[in-house]
Amino acid sequence: MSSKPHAAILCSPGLGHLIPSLELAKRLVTHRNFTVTIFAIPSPTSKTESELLKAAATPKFFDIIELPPPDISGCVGPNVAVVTLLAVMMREVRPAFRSAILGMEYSLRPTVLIVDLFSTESLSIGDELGIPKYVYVASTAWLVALTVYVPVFDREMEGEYVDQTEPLRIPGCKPVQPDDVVDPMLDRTDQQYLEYVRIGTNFPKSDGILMNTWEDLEHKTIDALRDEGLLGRVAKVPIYPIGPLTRSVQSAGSTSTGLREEGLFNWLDKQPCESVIFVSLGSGGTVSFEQMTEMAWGLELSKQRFIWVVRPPAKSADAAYFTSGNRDDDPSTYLPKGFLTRTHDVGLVVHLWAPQVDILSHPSIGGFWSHCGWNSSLESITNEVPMIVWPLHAEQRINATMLTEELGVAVRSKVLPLKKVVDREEIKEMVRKIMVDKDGQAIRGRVKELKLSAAKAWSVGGSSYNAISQISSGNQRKC
Ligand SMILES: O=c1ccn([C@@H]2O[C@H](COP(=O)(O)OP(=O)(O)O[C@H]3O[C@H](CO)[C@@H](O)[C@H](O)[C@H]3O)[C@@H](O)[C@H]2O)c(=O)[nH]1
Repeated sequence: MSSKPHAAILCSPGLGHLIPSLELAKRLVTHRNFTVTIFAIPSPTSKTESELLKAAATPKFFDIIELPPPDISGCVGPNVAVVTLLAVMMREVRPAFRSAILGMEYSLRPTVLIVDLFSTESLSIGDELGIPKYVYVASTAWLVALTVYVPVFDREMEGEYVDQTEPLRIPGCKPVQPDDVVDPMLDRTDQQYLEYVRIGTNFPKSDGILMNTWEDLEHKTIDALRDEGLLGRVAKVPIYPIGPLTRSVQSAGSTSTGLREEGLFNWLDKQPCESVIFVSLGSGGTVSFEQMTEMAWGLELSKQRFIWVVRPPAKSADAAYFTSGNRDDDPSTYLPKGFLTRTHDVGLVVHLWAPQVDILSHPSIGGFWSHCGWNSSLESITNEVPMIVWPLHAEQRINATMLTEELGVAVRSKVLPLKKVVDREEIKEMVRKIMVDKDGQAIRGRVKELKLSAAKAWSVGGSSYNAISQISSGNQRKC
């Protein structure tokens, strides 16, 4: 039998899930001397995901097994929500995952199982193998708190969450405003809500919850999750804040083969320190045509330098605001007439995808206008970049509230962008606020503090360093 602990990490499709799983794998290898096998289900349509997996495989830190995406066309309708899609896919992939593990030579089988938020039904495979099993939430402790508490809300609360007149109270945590609830809580009759409640019910069946945050960042929520008198009685299992787990510049660069446009970095090198705002709405986020027009005008009126990663606008206000775009889409067909020419000297428009971590770490970057997916938020903090937060979907509304109200590292629009088109004047003000105004200096100071606190968490003896050491290496197997 191999004497090394071996973690199997099961990861759902999507870059926002894949990237933090790869980072967790690296830490388990470097800090715990684990062997790691990542079981990934790459989206068939995402070239970037396959590039990322290919790059992660060299040099060989850990094994990656790609499970074929299951055919779920018979289980879901054509326009189901992303959470439903991911939950059903991870349910249907379970037999293939189980067979892949049981097909391993006994001595090489995993000694620990780690599944992501959408894969909690596979925790039972850990029981079958008789090994410790963890859930890894690649987001905040606040999201973990909301998720473990949603089954209680479900039992005790009447009506839709978005119609509540009072904030949703979670013991020991900052309450969640009805407008901020995560996407699956928007409609209690939708399948994604049922899936989400089930996920919340499954968390306490694990042996612990890993999360991409750190003690000092969210100490109140983390304390509540541990406190038997508060949320601990619902969460029931140990909590491991092991963040921030983000890509380093080197690893991000190597995954963006062919995308690291030399021209972009040559241009950035010529700009003054902290003078450029980077605008990017995550791995697939976009906005309506009307909103995109206002964004373009707002940027232009702010008179600030920018790099803007653009994707074709969503077709209607009801569209999912998530697209992988098309390589043939030409930004000049959907950006305001003349915008590209007028801003030629101060801005760069990048089509679909840019090497984000490399850009954020460049000294010329002074602000990040982001959809505040948690990976992007952490990349901004660890590179000391203040943000404009522009939540679109998933848990991004609670992230936005935390980044502005709790942490003070970001500014936001008066009304949520998906509720009302934010006009060019307000956008101009927000951009100037973080890039030029005095307020921006205070925000910059706060991000600097958080960057130091993040580094401390991962230094020897720091809270995240210690937390990852406490994850069981699981040396006992039943079968
Ligand atoms: O042009 C781009 C766009 C994105 N990225 C990278 O892609 C990742 C995107 O992750 P994230 O910012 O978390 O956004 P999503 O892909 O939208 O992530 C999903 O998963 C996250 C983690 O669970 C959640 O916080 C989000 O709300 C959810 O949408 C980051 O590492 C970015 O650096 C690039 O390198 N270049």
